[in-house]
Amino acid sequence: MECSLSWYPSDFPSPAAFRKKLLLLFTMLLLWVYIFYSCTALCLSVPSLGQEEHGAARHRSGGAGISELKAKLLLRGQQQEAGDRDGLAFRSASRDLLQEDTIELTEESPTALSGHSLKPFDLNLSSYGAKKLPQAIIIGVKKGGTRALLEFLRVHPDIRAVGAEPHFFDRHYDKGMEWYKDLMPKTLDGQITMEKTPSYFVTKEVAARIYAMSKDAKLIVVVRDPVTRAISDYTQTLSKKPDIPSFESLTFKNRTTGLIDTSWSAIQIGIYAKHLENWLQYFPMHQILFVSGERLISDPSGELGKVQDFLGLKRIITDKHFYFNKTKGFPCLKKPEGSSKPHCLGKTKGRTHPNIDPEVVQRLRDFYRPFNMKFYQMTGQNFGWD
Ligand SMILES: Nc1ncnc2c1ncn2[C@@H]1O[C@H](COP(=O)(O)OS(=O)(=O)O)[C@@H](OP(=O)(O)O)[C@H]1O
Repeated sequence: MECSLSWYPSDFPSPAAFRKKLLLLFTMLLLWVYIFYSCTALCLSVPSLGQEEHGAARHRSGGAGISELKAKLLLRGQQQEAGDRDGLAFRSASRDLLQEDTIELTEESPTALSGHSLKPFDLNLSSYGAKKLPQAIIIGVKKGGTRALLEFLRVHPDIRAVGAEPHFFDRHYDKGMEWYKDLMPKTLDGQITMEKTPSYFVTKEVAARIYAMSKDAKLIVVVRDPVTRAISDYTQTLSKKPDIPSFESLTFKNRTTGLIDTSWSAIQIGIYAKHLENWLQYFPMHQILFVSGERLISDPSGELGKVQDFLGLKRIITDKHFYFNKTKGFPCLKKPEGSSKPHCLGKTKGRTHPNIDPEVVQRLRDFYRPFNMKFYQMTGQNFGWD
């Protein structure tokens, strides 16, 4: 009688064959998981897919919108970035004493500059799209409320902005356009790239340089009562150098004659009409938007509405995004979904100003009045400083 060496039934696969089948099954499973993840990523990177499905419902930005799904995902990414920026603001508190918003550009800190988060989720999203030169720039004015405006605008899913001030057109122009572009965050079709550097407005060469980059660039200037702006500017310098002379003594060339020292930058920056004349040699008025620094505090959503219109974006940032923080004394962003805390600007914004001799303040008001009138006339807007 023939005896079988195996105890297996004859119709059952041998252990080797069984292992082979198991391996095949496992490989197929891995393949499926890989294909599934590749497809998900691909769907997110192809603009037309989501747009065709949600054509009617999606919002548009200058004719080229992104799908709502991507907008939501990006918003989540940006909200995470806002969290990171909070961290950045905290970390930069001591640096702020020296440079406020300005981070000197070094090769070592490109991510801090572009406000990129390095979390895996963001990495996924921000690895799509391409870096572009900015289509819109907040060019001024120093202490006008430029940081508040930029942070509020970053809530919009169609805006991506550099966190710190690049100072490309006034300090780093010799580094070239590629260097500048490389600082920018990646954007998808329909998204606007932005940056803010408040010193651009008062730097003679900048208008021609921005024009050379793009004659279609949209320019935003946040203006504030030049007298309070000058005091704010002085307060900032005082916080870094407590030994500087008093505001009153710096204001005058000669206190007895009452001659104002217009060479002092704190005074000079506020002569808006003079600076604007230079910009109008390159850009038409309709390409420049003037935001009221005062209304940015009293009615942030109203002012943001105008900015979104100017940028050709849907009004997504509304009063629902703000609340007035009594302790801070300023409007702040409500806490984004999934974030634990609301977003107010850091300690260097909203400093207490020193008391200035009322006579000096009055003298400055008289000094600025004709320039303010000229500025109202040029812009067709009365900012109500007088
Ligand atoms: N929401 C909100 N929170 C805090 N601060 C606000 C806000 N909106 C406008 N401002 C005003 O912004 C002033 C600082 O202006 P900038 O951001 O342009 O300053 S800087 O040039 O970038 O240093 C800052 O000036 P100071 O009050 O003199 O510190 C603020 O008055």
